[in-house]
Amino acid sequence: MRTLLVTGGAGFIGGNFVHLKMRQGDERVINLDKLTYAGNPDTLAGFRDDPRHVFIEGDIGNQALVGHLLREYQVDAVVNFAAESHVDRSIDGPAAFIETNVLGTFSLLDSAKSYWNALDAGRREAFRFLHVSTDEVYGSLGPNGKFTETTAYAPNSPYSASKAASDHLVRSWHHTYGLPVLTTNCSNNYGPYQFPEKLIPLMIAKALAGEPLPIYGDGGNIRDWLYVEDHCRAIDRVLEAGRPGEVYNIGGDSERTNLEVVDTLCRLLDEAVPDSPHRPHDQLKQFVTDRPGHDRRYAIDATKIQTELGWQPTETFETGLARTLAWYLDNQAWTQRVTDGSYRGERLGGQA
Ligand SMILES: NC(=O)c1ccc[n+]([C@@H]2O[C@H](COP(=O)([O-])OP(=O)(O)OC[C@H]3O[C@@H](n4cnc5c(N)ncnc54)[C@H](O)[C@@H]3O)[C@@H](O)[C@H]2O)c1
Repeated sequence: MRTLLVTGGAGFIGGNFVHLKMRQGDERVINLDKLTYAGNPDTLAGFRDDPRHVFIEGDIGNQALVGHLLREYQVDAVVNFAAESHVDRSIDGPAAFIETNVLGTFSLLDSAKSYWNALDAGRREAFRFLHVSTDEVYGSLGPNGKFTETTAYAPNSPYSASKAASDHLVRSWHHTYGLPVLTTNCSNNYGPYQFPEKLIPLMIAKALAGEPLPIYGDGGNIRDWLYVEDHCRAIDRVLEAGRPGEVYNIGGDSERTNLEVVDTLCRLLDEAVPDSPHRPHDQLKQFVTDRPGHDRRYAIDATKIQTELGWQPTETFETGLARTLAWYLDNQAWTQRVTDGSYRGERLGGQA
């Protein structure tokens, strides 16, 4: 049985990736997560007694801990989801982004390198370090064109700059030390278990509460949306068959303006909650002052992962959004507990 060290596996995408691994059933996951505000043990509640999932509360920057975990569990691959991930928070407080995304990734790389150097030849050859990154490193597009793997980096927010820096470190650990790294740059994700500060779960929570739905600027900013399970399957595919040292862009070919996203959600909510006193939900929309430096458009050209690794998304934006809304309607207690923080203090397994 292969063993993966998954970092940030109590967060949104990492949590969904752990769910995918547990469904597949043939790998063990050592899940290292610091449990920041964005890490929620409730997401992993189904695996509390599953011997294939070991949860460790700790920081990717703790080299003693990471080195111990790599050796103790004889890890075959590292999948790095751990990050500060919210652009607005990076504008208000960039330090945590530099700490985890830049210094933390550096530290994790160095721990992985030491461990990898000590492996026997066969296991060295098979080892992988997969770094999960974002399309935001490429900056903002005009009305035409898409980001490819060779697009020059032009990050505009403290978040994207910190992710760009981490991507460069990962690249250099391959070129300089030979560490078998893979980097994925993905567009905006949506789906179950996303902290309700990001657009889609935030709008659902506010609409259900009858609160105003804040839309930045004119609502015309465009993102290329991908259902989180499709992203997780793409990461799995890159881990399996990606070529070390390569970058793979991942996207859903589903460009929508923020306004279109909110309008679609409001329509789905009107249908899903016909007796809501807040219908029609789109009356709750409220345009607010734009985010400083707000990138206008992101779009991903995913040809490389599609042709080289045979990956395709399975959800359209409409089917994925309907599934997402159904999940949030069925799991309002999850949203309530992450919002009020009442899950804090309930720990899942080891602490460090
Ligand atoms: N959400 C998106 O749309 C999106 C799109 C593309 C790429 N990404 C990237 O995917 C990764 C995961 O994003 P997400 O949306 O799941 O983020 P998230 O904020 O939901 O989760 C991040 C997780 O990392 C943990 N963490 C933070 N700092 C840590 C540290 N120092 N040590 C250990 N754990 C730590 C948190 O506790 C949390 O569980 C990030 O690297 C992000 O940049 C996200």
